[in-house]
Parts: sequence; structure tokens; C-alpha cells
Amino acid sequence: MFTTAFLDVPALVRAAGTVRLPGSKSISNRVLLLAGLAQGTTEVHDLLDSDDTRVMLAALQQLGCGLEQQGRVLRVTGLGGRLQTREAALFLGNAGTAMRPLCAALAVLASTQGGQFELSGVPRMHERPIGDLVEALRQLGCPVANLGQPGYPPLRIGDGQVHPLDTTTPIRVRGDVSSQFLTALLLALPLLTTNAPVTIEVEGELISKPYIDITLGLLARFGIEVQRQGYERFVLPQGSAYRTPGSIHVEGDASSASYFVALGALAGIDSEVRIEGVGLDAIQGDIRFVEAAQAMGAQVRGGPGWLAVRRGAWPLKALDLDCNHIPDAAMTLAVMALFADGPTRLRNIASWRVKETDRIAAMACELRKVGASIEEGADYIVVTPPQRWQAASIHTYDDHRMAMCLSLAAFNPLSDAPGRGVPVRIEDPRCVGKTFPDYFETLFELAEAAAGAVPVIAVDGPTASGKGTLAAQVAQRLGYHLLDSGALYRATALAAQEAGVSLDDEAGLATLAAGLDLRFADHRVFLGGRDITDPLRLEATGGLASRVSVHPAVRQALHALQLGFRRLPGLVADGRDMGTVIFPEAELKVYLTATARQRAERRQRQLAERGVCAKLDELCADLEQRDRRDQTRAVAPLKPAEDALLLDNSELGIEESVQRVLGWWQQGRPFQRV
Ligand SMILES: O=C(O)C1=C[C@@H](OP(=O)(O)O)[C@@H](O)[C@H](O)C1
Ligand SMILES: C=C(OP(=O)(O)O)C(=O)O
Repeated sequence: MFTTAFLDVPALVRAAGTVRLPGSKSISNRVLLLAGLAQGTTEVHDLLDSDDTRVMLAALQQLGCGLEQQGRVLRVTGLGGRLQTREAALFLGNAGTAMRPLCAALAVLASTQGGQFELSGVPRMHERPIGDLVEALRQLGCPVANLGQPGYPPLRIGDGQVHPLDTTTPIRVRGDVSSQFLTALLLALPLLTTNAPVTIEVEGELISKPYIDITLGLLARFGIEVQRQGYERFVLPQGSAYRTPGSIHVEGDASSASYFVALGALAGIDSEVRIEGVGLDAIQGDIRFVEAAQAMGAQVRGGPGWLAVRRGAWPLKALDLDCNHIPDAAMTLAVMALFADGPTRLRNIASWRVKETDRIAAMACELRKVGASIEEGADYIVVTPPQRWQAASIHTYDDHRMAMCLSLAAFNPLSDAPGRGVPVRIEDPRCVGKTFPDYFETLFELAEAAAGAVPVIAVDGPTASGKGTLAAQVAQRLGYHLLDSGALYRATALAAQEAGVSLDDEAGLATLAAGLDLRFADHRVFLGGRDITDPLRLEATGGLASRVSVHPAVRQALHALQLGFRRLPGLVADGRDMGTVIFPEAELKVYLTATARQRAERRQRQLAERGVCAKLDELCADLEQRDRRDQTRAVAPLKPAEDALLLDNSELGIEESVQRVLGWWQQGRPFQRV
């Protein structure tokens, strides 16, 4: 997951490959609650691992459910309807699928067995309505107190006493703000059916109906058959008891699939984007996003558990659609609308305003930034494609779907810059953690950037100038890949030593370099699968590397290897000839210097930290000798590129140097500052 302040997505042109989707959020949290209420142990396969499921799991653990992870299987041992803990404060983040159903289940358990629970979330959760559910629970006789604004979390549920609950009259709940209130009652009220059936009646037109189908389907898997009349009246039969199905599989998330269906429609030009984990047999209503995408021109094939999508009509066809049945995936349509042949109207989406953010307002604001014209109303949005695309820094409002949807705006081949398009900056990319922590990694695996669009920052400089530390820090802040090119020369030197190849044998060294099986992972370096990080850092290895690197054939052999590090979303490359030879087109070239004495002092400190005592004069003389050799070698001598920015860090701390480079980088980007 990217945890950077922002993530720049370069202009993208094509997509192909296979994505295996993470589990459905809606199914995961329902299954967890049902398993938590049932008697016995349920094996849950392919559960979603994200912010929303973590808060549900933490709550179940606090309540005394047994949780045991075994590989991809989670074993949940339920309460069997008996409270293990009578008091707890549960933090439920921004998960509607945890807050609403737990509110109802705990209200019933606390009232029938005597308990008291506090439910809270992130500040936005305290602005998301829950009043209609609280009203329904109060009708039953459950004490629910507002700890903040009436009608919103935080809430105190129960008061420690046992209360008689009235299940003889139908429980009425409004359905026009969120379907999750009805889902919550359906999941919780089987607890009250010991002596008589329980009836729920919906007031107002129920929204997001397919989510009720998920609820009913999963209740059936847990042995509860709800009788109903349309979406107005639901009866939980007397004696409804949660019976674990023993083992249950969570299908891939259909809302998450929408981004990759859109990806295929936009950029599956030569081949398909294949989606695995969810297919045409899905129990999630958001699978019907596929129909909307097809109406816009996408070519979709599919079967049980899979979809394959490629571009059909281009530009896409504008759409006018009632989106009430697919409230989450409909956001993806708003971004696809940027590529349509006319204005797209998405209707009946009032619930967008009370989700992770006011999604109509947020979508309008961010789509305007890329150049679209927007009309918005209380329950609709009309998107007219941009006449001119603009590079935009997208605010994401701590809303995972804003981040995921808007990243697709980086596919803008219709932009003015022919064949290149413009990049998109996604602020706070971490917010995708709510439902799809690896979204951007997955996108970058499938997407192909426009020619030359993957940015490179080259950091060159003499030995011990601190370029390795600087480059690593800059890469980390930007979420970019890192190439420590010196490590390639060092690894070649080590490999030569092991293979008994002389450091003067240019041809032998070049053969070794070309076949180098080198891998960088988690700040470690592996040669042929062996961890060589420590020997690689040895002072002596640096000296050998300097001798290896004078051979033109070795440099040639390592050239292609280095170019391969330039991958989405970007690269920070450090070395001696990054800006001059390997990446002469790098957007930013930094040449880092410090006086030989200062570098020697730093090196002495580093060595001392490792328990090695070295004389300053000797270190200084050695550095000067290496500088001379690097600067005077015939091929790619160490020198600043003509367009490099010089950074003398003799008087700067690491953070100051990092900030200086990030400042230069920001100045050259087409976005306003975040
Ligand atoms: O029950 C569910 O799992 C959900 C219902 C929908 O909410 P509303 O019913 O509030 O529209 C949906 O937007 C949400 O992401 C998940
Ligand atoms: C509305 C959403 O979430 P929640 O389950 O928190 O309501 C969503 O995921 O788009």
C-alpha cells in the first residue's frame, strides 16, 4: 500500500493482464458478524483484509469471539448468542458495514442480557446518519443514547440493565437514507425470534436494494430463511437460529472490479483486462456495473468467477442511467464519462452525499479539475467530457473510491498532448486501505505508461556524498522505485571474486554482469537468492566496484539492467552516471557534493557505528583517490550532467537535502502544491 502524501500517476495509454480481486467488503463484514453470532466455528475463506474488516475483527475480538488465522482461512468461533463481555468501547473507523449491523446486534444483546457498549468511529463516521436505525431499535425498547449529535454516532448502546423488548408489533425502519439500517435489523433480529416471528416494515422507498439481497442470501447460508413481500415487509420466522455453514467463501469485491472493468473499456486496446475472483454469477449487485460499462461501449466476456474486458466503442458512449442499484460502482461511471462522446447523466444517487464524503460535491470538484464541465443536483450529476485535459492534483477526501476512480483519469489519450496525455496526482493514496489496500500496485502491474512518461529522478555524486540515503528517502516520499546502481557494480565485483574472475578481465566481468541474478527487496539485496546486503556495504567492496566500473564492457552489460528499473509510478536512481549516461532524459538531475574532508568525516562516523575505527586522513586520501579515478575514467566519467542541479550538502542535514530535492521536483511538476 502507498502511504505517501501523494502519488503521481503518469499518463497511461494501455492496460493488459490479470487482476485477482480482494474479497468483497459487504460479504466479509456480514459473514464475520453472522459467524460471530452463531454457535460453533466457521471457516471463512478469502476474507477481505482491509481497514473495514480490521475494525470488525477487532470488535469481534473485544466481544470475545474466537479468531484464528490459518493461511488464507480465518476460523471464527461465535458467541452462540451469549455475551461474553458486558461492556466495551468499539472503534469502527469509517466502516458503515461494521457500525450499522453491530449497533443493532449489540442493542439486542445488551437489552436482553444486560450490557453497555460504546460505538464510535472517525470524524466522518460521526457525520454519517444512523438515526433511522436508532429509532427502530428504540421502538423495540432498546436503550440507545447519543454521545454526540442526535442521529449520528458516537452512541451508547444499552445501559447495563435487562429490558423487555416488544417484538409483537412490526418494527418500522426508513429505507431511503441507507439500506444498511434494514440490513442491520435483518442480521440482528433473529436473536429475538425464540417465541414468535419478528416483522420488519420499510418506510419510504428502499435504496440500494441489491445489498438487501446480499444480506438475505448470507442469512440463508447461516440457516435463516426470511419471508418477504418485495422490499417492504420482511418476516423472520419463529425459532430463527444462526447455524454456521461450517465453511464459507468470500467472492471478490464487485465494486472493486468496476475499476478494472473501466480499465479494460478505456485501455484494453490490444488485449483484455482479465478479472478473477468475481464473475457473472456474483451475489453482489454491483456486478450490474458490467451492463452500464457495456452500454458505454466496453466489450465484456465473463463466466463464473471471472470477467474479461477490452475496449469496444471509442470514444465511449454517453449514458443516462438511474444508478440507485449500484451506488458505489456508479462513481466509476462518472470517471468513464470523461471519455464519452457527450454528457453522461447519473441519476438517483442522493445517498452519495452521506457516504465517506459528500461524493456528488467531491466528484464535481475533482472532475472539474481535469477539465470536465459538471452539473450537479441533490441526487444527480451530469459529466461533460473535457475539451482540454489538465494535469490535476486530486483531493480524495479520505474516500477510497475517489482515489481509485480518479486514478483512471490518467488514461487521457484524448488530451491535447498527442500520444502523451497528462498525469494525475492522487492525494493521500493511503485511503484505498478501506477496501483495496493494494489498488495502486495492481493498477501499475496492468497499466502501461505513455512513452517516456514514467518519471526519473537521477541523483549522482562522488562516493560518500550521501546520495544513497538521499535517493532512498526521496523514493520513499514519492512512492517511487529505487535503483542503487552502485550496488550493481558492487555485486559484479563480489560475484567476480567468488567466481575467481580477475578484476582486469573485462570480457569475463562483462559476461558475469550480463547474467547477474540480482534482486532488491525490503531494503536488502539478493544475488542468486543469497542475501548479500552486508558484504555489499563493506568498504573493501566499494573499492573493488570502482575498479570493476572502469571497464566499458561491464558498464554496457549493466546498462539494460538499469533501464529495467524504470517502472510505474517512477524511479529515483542513484549512482555516478545516472543523469549523464543511463537516464539522460531524467526530469530532474541532482548532483550531490560535499568536500572530501566532510565526506571522510561522515564515513568515519558510519564506520564507528559499525565498530570499525578508521583514520580520518587515510579515509580522506582514499576518497580523493577514488574521486580522481571516477572522474578521469574514459567511459562515463563522474561529472554533473549539464542540466543537473548542484546540491552541496556539506552544511545540510539529510532532511534538509531531501526537502531541497522534493522542492525542485514539485516545481517541475504540472500540479499546484498539495
Ligand atoms: O450493505 C452494504 O454492504 C452497503 C450498502 C450500500 O450503502 P447504502 O445502503 O447506504 O447505499 C453501499 O454503498 C455500501 O458501500 C455497502
Ligand atoms: C459507502 C461505502 O462504505 P460503507 O460500507 O462504509 O457504507 C463504500 O464503500 O463506498
